[in-house]
Amino acid sequence: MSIEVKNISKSFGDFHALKDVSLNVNSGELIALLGPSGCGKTTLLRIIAGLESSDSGAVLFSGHDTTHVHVRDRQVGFVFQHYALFRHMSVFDNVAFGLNVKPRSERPSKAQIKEKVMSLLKLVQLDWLADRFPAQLSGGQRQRIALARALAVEPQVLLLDEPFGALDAKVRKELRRWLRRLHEELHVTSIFVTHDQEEALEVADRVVVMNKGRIEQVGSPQQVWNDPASPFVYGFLGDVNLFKGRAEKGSVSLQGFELQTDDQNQTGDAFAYVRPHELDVLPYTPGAEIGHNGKSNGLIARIDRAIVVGPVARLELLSTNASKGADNTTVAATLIEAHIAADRFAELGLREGDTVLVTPRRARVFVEGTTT
Ligand SMILES: Nc1ncnc2c1ncn2[C@@H]1O[C@H](COP(=O)(O)OP(=O)(O)OP(=O)(O)O)[C@@H](O)[C@H]1O
Repeated sequence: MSIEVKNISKSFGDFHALKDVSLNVNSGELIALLGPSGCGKTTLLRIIAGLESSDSGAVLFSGHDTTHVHVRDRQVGFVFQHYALFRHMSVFDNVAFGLNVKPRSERPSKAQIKEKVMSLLKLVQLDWLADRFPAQLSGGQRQRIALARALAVEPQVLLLDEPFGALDAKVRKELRRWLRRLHEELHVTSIFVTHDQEEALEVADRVVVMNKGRIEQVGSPQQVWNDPASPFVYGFLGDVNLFKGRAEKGSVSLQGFELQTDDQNQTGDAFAYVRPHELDVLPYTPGAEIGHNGKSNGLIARIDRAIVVGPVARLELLSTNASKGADNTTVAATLIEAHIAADRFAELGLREGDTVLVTPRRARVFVEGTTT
């Protein structure tokens, strides 16, 4: 079942929780709604489910407007972070619940229900727990049972709201891999809410990045990671260094160094985003920062802290370039984060306190709302 969200707006009193949101979800796709707390992810999910009404706009399932379709009739399965299982029912009865409460005319026979429940429990790899009660399960097992229960009624759409939010990091990681494999087997159109970027990038076919009630970008994990559409997406997906400065005729003067842009016509305040692993770090020799054009193409910095654990050396650097900010005021020493291979760090013989030259291999520059 495909889902089309058309121009949805929703306010709670004076607060605009969703502002003209449109989104298409293809049949069989797994989509992640990703964004900071309060950006409207859950509200959008609840509107798609029919648990909440929108002020304007429409939600279409396979081209049919659902505005007047009751939540019960939408064929939607839910898994929520705190969607507790029925405590007084065994695992088997919890999964069977949706089938047992169907009207008599639609209800499968006892034998069919048993077969279905056991096959779902096998699917979530917990058939050996059928006789247990929820209190006797781990948090991760409970969420897998909640998913089996949601799937029992063969939903056309599966909505998951931070389903692994309450679990510890290791269990979350296992469960998201497991969810991905399960999705590949079942291909139920699914929307997954999370504020964890790693989770979204690992699990989803496409990621919808939301901010303040709007969609900032929709794309594959690779697209949103490699080519963020806005400064917000850049900052939200992973660690990033921000350098402020001015763009003038294709040249961007940042805090102590220069970058060229493709567009010769851009002039204005500029913001350059560079990920920690996109910075080269070399021991500093005076003059090394001056490029062929006579301008500085790197930052001189001091290694304030070096955290070398495993294969990566995470360096906290303090820039010492004389620098001017976008508003022409002098900027205090900037903290820069650089990640280089631990082997390379050892090979260069670097230590805390050393002066280094930092050059961006890749930078994304935004000029006053336009990009280069
Ligand atoms: N019933 C309500 N009444 C008033 N305000 C609400 C209501 N439901 C949500 N909001 C507000 O709307 C905004 C969006 O809430 P929503 O739950 O959709 O955010 P979210 O992105 O899912 O956040 P989180 O990750 O924290 O769950 C929040 O500022 C929230 O306080």
